[in-house]
Amino acid sequence: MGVAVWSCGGAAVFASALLSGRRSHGSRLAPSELHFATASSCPLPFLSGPAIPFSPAPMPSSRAQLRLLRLRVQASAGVVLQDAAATTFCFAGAYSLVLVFDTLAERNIIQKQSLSRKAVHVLSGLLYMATWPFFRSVIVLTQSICSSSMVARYFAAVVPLLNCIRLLCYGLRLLTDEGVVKSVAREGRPEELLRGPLYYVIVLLLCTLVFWRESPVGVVSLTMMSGGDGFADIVGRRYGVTKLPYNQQKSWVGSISMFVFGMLFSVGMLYYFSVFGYVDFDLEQTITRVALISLAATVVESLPISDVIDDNVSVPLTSVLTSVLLFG
Ligand SMILES: Nc1ccn([C@@H]2O[C@H](COP(=O)(O)OP(=O)(O)OP(=O)(O)O)[C@@H](O)[C@H]2O)c(=O)n1
Ligand SMILES: C/C(=C\CO)CCC[C@H](C)CCC[C@H](C)CCCC(C)C
Repeated sequence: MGVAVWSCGGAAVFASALLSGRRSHGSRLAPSELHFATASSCPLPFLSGPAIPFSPAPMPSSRAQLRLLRLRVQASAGVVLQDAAATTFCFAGAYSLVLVFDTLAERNIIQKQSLSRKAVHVLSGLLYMATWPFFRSVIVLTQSICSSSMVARYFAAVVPLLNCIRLLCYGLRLLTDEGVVKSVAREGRPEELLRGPLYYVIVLLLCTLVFWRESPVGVVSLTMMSGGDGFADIVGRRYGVTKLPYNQQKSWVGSISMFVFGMLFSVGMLYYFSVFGYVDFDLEQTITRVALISLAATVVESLPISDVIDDNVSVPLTSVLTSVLLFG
């Protein structure tokens, strides 16, 4: 591995030419990706890990080396710009999604307010994860230490973070936007944004930062919350005549839909990420594990505890716990 080193504000920063290396989770690196290494980074981005043994390589001396270094820095600027563009695109997507469903409900193309809200619930999480491969920046700690993609997740996390701030502003009535309130709140009151919808974006934010795309744990948990729980509501409200014996608010058909759609979307999402090389995908093993996670999330969602703990918290929490046990 050729590593060029220079100093930046006291921190040693490496520009590495790992143009054909492998990521820590087995994926091939795209040729255009440039990898940085820092002596103080660690795989969990929000934790500053213990001091890592660090011995700086010699400064590049020849003109050829300097030229190579300059090219690498330019390439890295390109990747960072691409991530900034992906963040902008994703935020615009989130804004448009809410706008589109507000307009559809307003024009009576979607008759029920609850359907428009649940469509936003299902699509926000699934589409958000679908954009993750657009984010490219990677930091690689030197080969002898460890490697992990770290920068891309921060760019991606900006989108739920901004939506979090947006919901707080509307929920606390610092700003007003009837469209958002109507598409996202259950009864059309701004304060409602501070519950289910806010928990939802906080869960998106945390799973992005903690698990990101290399871990099936985050992918499956977010899919259960958005796709699984969303379909329980959409199908259950419409066809849920026979209620569960222990919860008259929920129906058999709603819970079965959550199990089936949660599973289908999760397997599909894991397959999607495996195509990019972020996760390993073995169909039989994945189906078995995801079925168990989906079952656990469905059982918890069906319990009469929604007044105590919001579904947008209980469903991802159950999914994270079972996924950690099953996926390790
Ligand atoms: N297992 C389930 C889950 C939901 N439902 C149907 O979906 C409706 C809404 O359920 P839920 O999502 O729990 O409540 P919301 O008011 O939509 O709360 P939130 O959007 O905050 O999750 C229920 O009344 C019920 O008709 C169902 O039949 N079976
Ligand atoms: C109605 C909701 C939850 C209630 O159970 C979901 C609220 C969704 C937020 C208002 C919008 C969240 C947007 C995502 C962070 C990003 C989506 C990006 C994508 C490209 C559309």
